[in-house]
Formats: sequence, structure tokens, C-alpha cells
Amino acid sequence: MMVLQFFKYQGTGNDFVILDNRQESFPKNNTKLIAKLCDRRFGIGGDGLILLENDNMSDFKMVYFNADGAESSMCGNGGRCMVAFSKYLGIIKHETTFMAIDGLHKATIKGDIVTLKMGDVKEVKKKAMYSFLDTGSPHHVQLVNNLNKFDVQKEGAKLRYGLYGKSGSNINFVEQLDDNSFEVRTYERGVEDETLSCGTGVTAVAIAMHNNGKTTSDLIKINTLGGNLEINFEKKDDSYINIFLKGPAKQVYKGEIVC
Ligand SMILES: N[C@@H](CCC[C@H](N)C(=O)O)C(=O)O
Repeated sequence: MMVLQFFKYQGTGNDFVILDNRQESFPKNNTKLIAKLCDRRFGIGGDGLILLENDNMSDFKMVYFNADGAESSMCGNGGRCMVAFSKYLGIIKHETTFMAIDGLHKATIKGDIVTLKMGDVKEVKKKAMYSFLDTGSPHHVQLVNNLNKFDVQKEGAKLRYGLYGKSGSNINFVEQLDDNSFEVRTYERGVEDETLSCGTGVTAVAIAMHNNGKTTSDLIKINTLGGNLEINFEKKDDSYINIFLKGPAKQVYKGEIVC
């Protein structure tokens, strides 16, 4: 049996169990344990679990696991929460560079608002009904009508397994509100459910909507079920660079769990 000290954070309702693993004591290959800690009935509950570790090139390293217990690709909201957590631990003050699975990220924090620089996007695959792009994690972006009545769980699961096979994709459904604002609901792989917000997902939506001509703005406002986020970027030839994701990230509680 072991006692783990944990922290719970949320970024626009995308919630995470966060552990300070600078001593490298957490058994990160224990998929069942991670899934149990993320379980909302038998554990702490979260869309994912994130370890903060030492990194010799930057302020810290972020290691991200989905709620199913498997390590996965970049998490934008999780990255923003890690910036708030590293400030809470006194590792950083108002700005940072940290390492994640997709490389180094710069970020700033002011109050509880975190602005995170995302990786460049080199390619947007445009199909008749949707776009597909990688913003650190893979994302399908599809416009729909009546998003508030849309069955995100059912339609998301269908596409995640049907169109993208075993490795899967996150699936974002979008409705345009005005020239530069959109409403987004996301089905996340690895959670295998709709989450209240997805940072790499809304980033993908902003870029896809610019790429398909739905907006000409380089500052996009996105409403999610868990709150509002902003994305700004530059377009250079066929790529999108200097992409920033901005929004709140907050500690919810901290505690100990026996497992
Ligand atoms: N919620 C995240 C994305 C987390 C990774 C995703 N579930 C995957 O496995 O691709 C975000 O805020 O970006």
C-alpha cells in the first residue's frame, strides 16, 4: 500500500490529477493504477493524470496520461494547468519553458490566466465534410448544426473508431457563432467520452476554421461547455506558427489517497 499526495486542477472544466514526481517515486508504467486514480467513483476522478518531473533543458517536464491509464500525446489544457501548478510549487514565477511529449513549450501566467505556446501546424488535411490536423494531438474538426442538441458521445465514438482505427483521433464538433467565434464540443480518445473542453482541440478548430475560410481573423474565441478560450496564430505559407492558447487554469483541491 502507498499514500500519494495529489493535486486536482481544471482548465475550462478539463480536469486532471496532478502529481509532483520530481523524486521519480510514482510507478508510471502501472496503467491500472493511473486509470483507478482517474476513476470518478473508485479514485480521485479526472480526464487525465499528469506528472511534473525534472528536465535538464527546461523548468520542468510534463508527462501526460489519459483517463484510461495510457500515456498519450500533448494536452493543451493539461499544459496550462501544469504552468499554474509549477507556479504554485515555486518552480516558476510568471513565465516558463517546459518540456512535453511534442517538444518545448513557452508559457506565461497572470493571475489564473495561462497563455501557452503550441507547436507549429504544418499541414491541415481538408475533406468535404471535415478537416484533420495535429496540434500536438490528432484532431478531427467537423461543422454541425444545433450543436447543443448534438449527440457528441455517439457520433464522436463512431468517427473515432470508424474513421481513425485503433490509434484513433479526438473528434471536435463545431458551430460558428459570428465571424471569429465558435462553439465547440469534443469527444476525447483515451477518455472515450465528451469532456468539458479540450485545449489542443479548440486550437485545431481555430486553425481549421481559418484554413477553410470560415473566418479571416487570426484571433479566435471559442466557447466550450467548461468555459471560454482564445487562440491566436500567424499563417506562414501553408503552415500555422506562433500559435497561442489562452484561458484559465485553477487548482481545485489537494489531498492524499491510499492505493
Ligand atoms: N484534453 C487534452 C487532450 C488530451 C489528449 C487526448 N485525449 C489524446 O489522447 O489525443 C487537451 O486539452 O488538449
